[in-house]
Amino acid sequence: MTDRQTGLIAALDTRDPTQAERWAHAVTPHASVIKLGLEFAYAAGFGAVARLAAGRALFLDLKLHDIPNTVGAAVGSLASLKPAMLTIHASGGSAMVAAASAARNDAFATTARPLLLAVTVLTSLDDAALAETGVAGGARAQVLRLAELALRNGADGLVCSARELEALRREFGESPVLVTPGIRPAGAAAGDQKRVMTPGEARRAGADWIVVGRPITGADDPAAAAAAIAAELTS
Ligand SMILES: O=C(O)c1cc(=O)[nH]c(=O)n1[C@@H]1O[C@H](COP(=O)(O)O)[C@@H](O)[C@H]1O
Repeated sequence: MTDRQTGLIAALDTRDPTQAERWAHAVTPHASVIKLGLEFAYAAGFGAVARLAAGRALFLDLKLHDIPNTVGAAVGSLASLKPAMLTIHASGGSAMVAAASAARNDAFATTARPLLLAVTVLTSLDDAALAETGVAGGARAQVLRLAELALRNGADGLVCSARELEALRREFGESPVLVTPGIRPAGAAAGDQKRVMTPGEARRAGADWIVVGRPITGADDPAAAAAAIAAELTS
């Protein structure tokens, strides 16, 4: 049991800026951060990202994964969007994470630096799917391996499933920011997510933030769904 405060990030996965704005309004004040990712940015463009982010805390989830020079330059290109959080893939390797971290430090004022979050093993992968990619030994071991790599090279935190939280806290302590998607309230459909936990379980296991998309955006009443999840984080 932990007395940590766990916040809610709402993943607004849509191509439609009007829909995203409606959801962003509905999840306020239950979710203190909105997440915009590949679907929204590719379809609606970065101007729409900037408009939606105005006056809100933005988790810009582009999961950068390329050679170090390209990723570093891309991080610099995102500075005008003033995100609160940015994602890269830890599996891009030490030099890539270090380039992202250096670019983040260069491109953003000290007071406006986004948290650099390294995605470890996607929550849609189970051990068998991971083995297909050539990674033997299971998701937990790989998450711990990539966590060490990412934190050593300047990441502030990690994206992982809630199932790895206790092992990560044991290994790396309280300071890394741990962000967990793959969250499903009891009874909700898992969909493509494989390593799932409920909001309450994630909080008790040590999450700083949970990321929730479809259980909110697919609900008949997204505001009520967000309120119920936020309540589970404080009960
Ligand atoms: O980086 C992420 O946010 C992320 C990492 C991961 O391992 N799994 C994962 O689901 N996500 C994102 O978290 C959100 C989860 O959405 P739902 O499955 O609809 O709750 C999506 O926007 C994903 O892109």
